[in-house]
Amino acid sequence: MGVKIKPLVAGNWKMNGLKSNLAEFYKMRAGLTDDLAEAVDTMICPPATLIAVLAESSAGGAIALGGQDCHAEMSGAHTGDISAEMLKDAGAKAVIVGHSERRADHGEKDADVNAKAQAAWRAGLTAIICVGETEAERKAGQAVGVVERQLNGSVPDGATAENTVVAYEPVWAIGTGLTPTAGDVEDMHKAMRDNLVTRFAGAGDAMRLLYGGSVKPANAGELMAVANVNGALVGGASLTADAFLGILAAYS
Ligand SMILES: O=C(CO)COP(=O)(O)O
Repeated sequence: MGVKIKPLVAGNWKMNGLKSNLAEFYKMRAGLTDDLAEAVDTMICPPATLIAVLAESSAGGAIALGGQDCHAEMSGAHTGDISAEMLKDAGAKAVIVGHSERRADHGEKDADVNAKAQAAWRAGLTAIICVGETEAERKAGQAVGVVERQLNGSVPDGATAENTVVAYEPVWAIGTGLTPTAGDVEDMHKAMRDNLVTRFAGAGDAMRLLYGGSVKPANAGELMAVANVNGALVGGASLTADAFLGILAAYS
């Protein structure tokens, strides 16, 4: 136990971002010092429409690009969907799968998320697999059980520290300004680590476990210092350079 893990801070822009307002991305890139890039891996997951635009204009930059979802199939008659291979082709290195907004808005189940994670691997992308309980589940004392069930169902056999990142995002903390206590995050991340080590041995020990849900510059230091928290998945605060760089400063 206790391997050294390079943290990852990934920004999920969700359904935000137009070609005309990419200045914040370039400001982030400019603010990412060599020391910071040494200490923490950085990624932005813009809407799919912007991946190729950003990949072409920031080739070689320290900010990697990721998608927000992918279809499980490589290609075919799936109007409106995007395959992992297409994201890779556009310049993505990773893709978020199983975000709670996809689970809620599109009825995605663990089996769907599992298939999407395997699609990501097939395309050579890292799967950022999201899990997290609802407020009712936490109040009922079921948070750890729910997250373990999601992990068991959503993380495919064959996961490694290179092809998989797990993000714990309590649904009630997303976009609300609420966060679990550092103690609750510690307990959950310990439970996730134990679950992944049981299944994947050393790979589970080395896998990055991100916390997501109302991460801001003001709370990033405390949250990122929690044992088994190896970075953050950031929504709202990843839309502006000042806030995103303020979160990255937790690693400076
Ligand atoms: O859903 C999230 C990232 O995927 C978190 O969103 P917020 O940081 O806006 O709470």
